[in-house]
This record gives sequence, C-alpha cells and structure tokens, in this order.
Amino acid sequence: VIPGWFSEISPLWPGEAHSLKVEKLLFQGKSDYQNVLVFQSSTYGKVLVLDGVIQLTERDECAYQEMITHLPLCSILNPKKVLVIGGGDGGVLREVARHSSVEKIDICEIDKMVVDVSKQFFPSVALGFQDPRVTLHIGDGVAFLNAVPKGTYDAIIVDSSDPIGPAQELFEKPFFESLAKALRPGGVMCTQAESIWLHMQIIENIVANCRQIFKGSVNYAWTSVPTYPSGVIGFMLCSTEGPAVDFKHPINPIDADDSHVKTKGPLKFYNSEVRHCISWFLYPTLCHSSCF
Ligand SMILES: NCCCCCc1nc2ccccc2[nH]1
Repeated sequence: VIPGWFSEISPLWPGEAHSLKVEKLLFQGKSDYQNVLVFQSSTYGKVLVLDGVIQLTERDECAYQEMITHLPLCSILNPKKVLVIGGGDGGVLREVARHSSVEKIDICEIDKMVVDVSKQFFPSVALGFQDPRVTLHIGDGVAFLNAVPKGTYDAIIVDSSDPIGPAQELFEKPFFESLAKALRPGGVMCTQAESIWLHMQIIENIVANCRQIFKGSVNYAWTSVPTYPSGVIGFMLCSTEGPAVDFKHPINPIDADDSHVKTKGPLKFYNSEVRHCISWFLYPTLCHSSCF
C-alpha cells in the first residue's frame, strides 16, 4: 500500500487495482453490514467506499446514475411508479425525479449508514431524497420485493454493490423472478451488471436467467466509468413482455421536457441522441457493441 493512496483490491478483480490519491480521510465507520469509508481524492472529488470497493466518486457518478436510470425510464411511456433497490447514495433517486410523469418512488436500501453518510458528504447526490415523491425503506431488497403485490411497478432499478457481501443475493435467479413479478406487464427493470472485461461468467449467468424470466426484451448495455474496475460497468435491461425495446430511439426522451434542469441541474452524460453502449448477445458471448 502506497502512503497517501487508496487502492481498490478485491478478489472480484484479481491482479489489478485502481488507485486514487488521497487528500484527506473524511469518514470511517462499520455498519451492521459493511465497512464505510469516505475520503477526499486529489482529482475525483469525494469518494464513497464500501468494504474496500469504490461505489461512487463526485467526478464520474453522473455516467453511472444517468445511464442506469434513463435507459429504462426513457424506454417506456409515462412511467408512474418506480422502485429503486440499493442506491442508498440517492443518485438514482435524483435521476428518477427528473421524470415529470413519475408519481411515486420507493427505495429499499439495506444499510442506513450509507444513506446518512451520503447525505452528510455527498449533498449533490443525496439531494434525490428531498423529492416529495420518495419513500425510503431501510431493509433487505429481497424481502421487500417478496412483500410487494404482483404488477406494482412500471420500472425497477437495482443499484447494487458487487455480489460479495450484502448484495450477493441480488444477482441470483430467485431475485430476478421476484423482479418480474413486481413489474406490471410491459414493465422494465435495469440492474447493475458488472464488467464485460472482468465478469463474463457472472454476466452470462444473469443473461441466461433473464432470458428465461423476461419475455419482452433482454439487453445488456455498458458505459464508461473510470473509477469502476476495468473502467466500464454494465446493465441488464429487461422488459417482462411486449415489443423489443429500442434503447437507441427512446420513446420517452428525457430532453423533451427540461423542467427538471431547474432543480436537479443539467444532465452531464446521458442524452437521447447519442447511441448508448448497447451490446447484443450471440450465445455464448458478446457479439458486438455499437456505441457512440
Ligand atoms: N465495482 C462496481 C460497484 C458498482 C457500485 C454501484 C453502486 N454505488 C452505490 C452507492 C451507494 C449505494 C449503492 C451503490 N451501488
């Protein structure tokens, strides 16, 4: 370990470690579920780390939060009821709240310390909690989903950490089945789906499960986030039934109504024109990706 530097070492990416220069340690704690660390980096703003894994930095969080939110919400007309699993930093809430059609936003985050730390150190991200449509549930996302009536939500976003620790069961088949049950017919889900450079085995298992469970479209998209391992992170984008969702030509473009800019600030990454990094699957691996 180099003094003054944080290195992200994990068995999930053996033999490599992204490092960030540390200016100042801001918070260190242990919640009921994980170690929580916040530091001021030299060039990426403040950084949130859970069990040694980078979850967000002020400089590049926009790429992840905007893509995981607007890819699904811009693919269906008139989303009204949205559920966020995880995402205790509030960034996905901030992005969901940009959609004026949304009437209700539920969020289920297992670790209250993540919410409290985000509100204290990441106000530009945690501002999502201030929206009156938001209801915060502190608890296990699996239990929450199993208690939700069938067909409740138009969209569900799973902003999870990695499948080591509290988020492990959010990558397993029963959880995807409960996602499909909680969605209305034609509803869409979007989940954090790791790196095509590091986790193809995990991704192939998720795609195989989603192909059995989601009878609409099953897509894998990815984007560039410099402070996530290998510099990319992906998303599973699935609909329960209905016509293939064309994520390249969103039927509910967010730029159509820019009233959100006044309260949330401008979008920094996503827009409807740019072709997103969406890769199709030809069994057994990615065939090609078309982006930008
Ligand atoms: N190694 C990639 C990790 C991706 C993490 C995405 C993420 N960032 C978060 C911040 C707070 C709570 C849950 C979160 N989930």
